[in-house]
Amino acid sequence: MSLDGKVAVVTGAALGIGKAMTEILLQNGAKVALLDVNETAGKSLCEALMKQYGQEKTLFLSCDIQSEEQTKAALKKTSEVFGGIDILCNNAGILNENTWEKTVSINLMGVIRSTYLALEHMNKLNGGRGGVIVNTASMAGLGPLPSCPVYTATKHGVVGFTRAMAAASSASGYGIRVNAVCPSFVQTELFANILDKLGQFSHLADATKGMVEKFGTLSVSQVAECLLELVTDETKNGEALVVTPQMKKYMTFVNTIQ
Ligand SMILES: NC(=O)c1ccc[n+]([C@@H]2O[C@H](COP(=O)([O-])OP(=O)(O)OC[C@H]3O[C@@H](n4cnc5c(N)ncnc54)[C@H](O)[C@@H]3O)[C@@H](O)[C@H]2O)c1
Ligand SMILES: CCCCC[C@H](O)/C=C/C=C\C=C\C=C\[C@@H](O)[C@@H](O)CCCC(=O)O
Repeated sequence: MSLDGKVAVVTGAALGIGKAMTEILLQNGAKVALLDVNETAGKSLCEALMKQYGQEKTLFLSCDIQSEEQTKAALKKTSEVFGGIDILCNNAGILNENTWEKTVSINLMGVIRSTYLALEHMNKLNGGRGGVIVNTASMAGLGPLPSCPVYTATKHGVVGFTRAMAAASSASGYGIRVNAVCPSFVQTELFANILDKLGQFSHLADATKGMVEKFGTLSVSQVAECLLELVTDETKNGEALVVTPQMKKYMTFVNTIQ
């Protein structure tokens, strides 16, 4: 799939992985709506991207994906300004075991909310153009991070939601592919601040550091390249693409209920 003329929405676009996703989508010809709760960083990035790619290519919308109203309004505005939505990158997320309800609210409920609201614009059965949704899960969506059990649960939920939505879309004729990218550790603010976020599991920090040493850390650009692959390869639907500094592979899931 060529990105020329396509319209993308990136949640959590202001920093980290979302910023890199925004940049690679713009580099490849897409228009991008940047959604983020961090207005300062979002507006600053959008202004810089407008200078680099043109005013007509980017739009920043302040949006907390925990809010149905804000998310609905941001997607509506995106469609009004750019004429529709072809790509949704559900990237916004946090890690904080101290505020685990908020972690669930953003990482899982926010992904579900953004997906369902975007379907109203993307679904071919609703007059949409179809397209692709990529959810930023994590390797912690495929196996446990003992120091972050709730974060792990949210990312497992994102992987399961991705696979089920992909099957539902295919069976229903929505014309929308749904995939997940599952990075290991990535050099971002989320990763840098982790030691304050483990709550009752802070005593497991050293074990987590051991996993970081084992897996290494990715750059945000490496994750953005995976996004581009999942967006442009129209054969990919229901996939979980795992990426570490050492490898990149599509997960195979064994259906144990047989
Ligand atoms: N950094 C890692 O090691 C790593 C690894 C695998 C997956 N991930 C996932 O990647 C995604 C991006 O994380 P990151 O590392 O770039 O973090 P980050 O903190 O650098 O960036 C996250 C962005 O999301 C925004 N955001 C947070 N809550 C929001 C909300 N309620 N509504 C809208 N925007 C919101 C923040 O303002 C920020 O701009 C997350 O889903 C995270 O779980 C991160
Ligand atoms: C504490 C930093 C959290 C960053 C969150 C982010 O989502 C990154 C997660 C990165 C890696 C998660 C790895 C999880 C691995 C386990 O499921 C299991 O596969 C580990 C196996 C243990 C081993 O091989 O040593």
